[in-house]
Amino acid sequence: MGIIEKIKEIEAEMARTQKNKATEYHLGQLKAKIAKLRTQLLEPPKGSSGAGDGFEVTKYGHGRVALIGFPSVGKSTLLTMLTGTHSEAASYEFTTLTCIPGIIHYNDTKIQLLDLPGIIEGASEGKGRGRQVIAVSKSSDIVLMVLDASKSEGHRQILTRELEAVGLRLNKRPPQIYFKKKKTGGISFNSTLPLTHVDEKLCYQILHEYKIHNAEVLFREDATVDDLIDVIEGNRKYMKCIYVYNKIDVIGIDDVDKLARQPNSIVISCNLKLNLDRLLAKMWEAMGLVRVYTKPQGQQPDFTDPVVLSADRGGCTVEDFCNNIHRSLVKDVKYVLVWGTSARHYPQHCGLGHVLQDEDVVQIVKKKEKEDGGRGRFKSHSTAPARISDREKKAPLKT
Ligand SMILES: Nc1nc2c(ncn2[C@@H]2O[C@H](COP(=O)(O)OP(=O)(O)OP(=O)(O)O)[C@@H](O)[C@H]2O)c(=O)[nH]1
Ligand SMILES: [K+]
Ligand SMILES: [Mg+2]
Repeated sequence: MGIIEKIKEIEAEMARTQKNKATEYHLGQLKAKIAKLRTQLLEPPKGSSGAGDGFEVTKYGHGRVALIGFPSVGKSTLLTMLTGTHSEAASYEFTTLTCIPGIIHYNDTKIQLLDLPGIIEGASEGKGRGRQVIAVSKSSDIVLMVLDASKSEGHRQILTRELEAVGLRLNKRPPQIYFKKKKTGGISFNSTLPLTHVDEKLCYQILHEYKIHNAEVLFREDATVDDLIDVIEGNRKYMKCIYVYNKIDVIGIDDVDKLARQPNSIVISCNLKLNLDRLLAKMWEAMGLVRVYTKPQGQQPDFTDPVVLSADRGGCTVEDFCNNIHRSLVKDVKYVLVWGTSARHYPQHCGLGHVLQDEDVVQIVKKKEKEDGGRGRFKSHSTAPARISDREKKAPLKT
């Protein structure tokens, strides 16, 4: 029996089993069995270089966004509108057969947008080009789930299920469960609060399913069995997802209003060019990029050419900023001066561990510079307002 058949069989058994206190342990075990099989399914088949075969596109820019959706929801039309790169669009399904990259220039940053073939129910099990599409979406920073506003609301759930089945977790944070495998000592199970979904016995049973007999488990929140399995599997990817409802030109205003009110959602029309600017703003915000401007001593920063950092990609500390400029820089840095929202006063002396925020201005003070004479340059505390960019041209930053 193949892996997919095994999964189907267990799913059928779960559907037959009534949910109650007595069956809770058995159901938990079945969930763990399915999770293990799904992980097996993700392992690339022998002889291939990976699940993304034929879809590899070189990463470019400061972030990557994937367009995921059913066929003919308007993914290619949207790519063409947002990036100017032409991607064939037509009224028949599966017009797009590979991965097509385009570039969005926004807020002095470059975002790589990827158009992909439509996916369908069963994609996670390899239907259509599902596995390649999913591999590409895992390599991106956020997902835009494109939906046809005139089609069934169920599409969003089906797609979410397909992405969950391959270990993607949309708009969720990792469960607050500490888990560490040990060599000896048995299983220690603890929690910092009363648990309503998982008890010691259920936890043992799940670990047993994974043949784990020595481990430390600490629940820091009232997590579920699924959360516990996610933590044990350890290969989940937590990503932001924006639900993009396209084609609102063909539905009524009441329906548009209802869709627009859902969390993490935006309604657009490619045909009427409606709301595309708001989509870009929402996308950029979700990416959490941090632009930092470098200020040479005695000069104004170049406000068109930021160093772009991200908490998810490499971090946002002063050290990350230095490494971004040059690998060898960090050993020469004595401290930095920071203006912007991360600074308590202007300029603030900060060490390598200081976490920078979007639109901060940084001046690096190197170790040997002090011997050349400090010239009391730190006395000139300027009184810059919270956001540097608002005043950038009006009042020069001192120091
Ligand atoms: N009414 C309406 N039609 C649209 C809109 N955007 C795209 N379409 C149409 O929807 C059809 C499908 O568009 P595509 O861009 O090819 O869709 P896709 O999601 O890339 O499709 P596949 O590549 O086949 O998965 C085309 O006929 C488009 O003209 C819109 O905002 N409103
Ligand atoms: K199409
Ligand atoms: Mg397409």
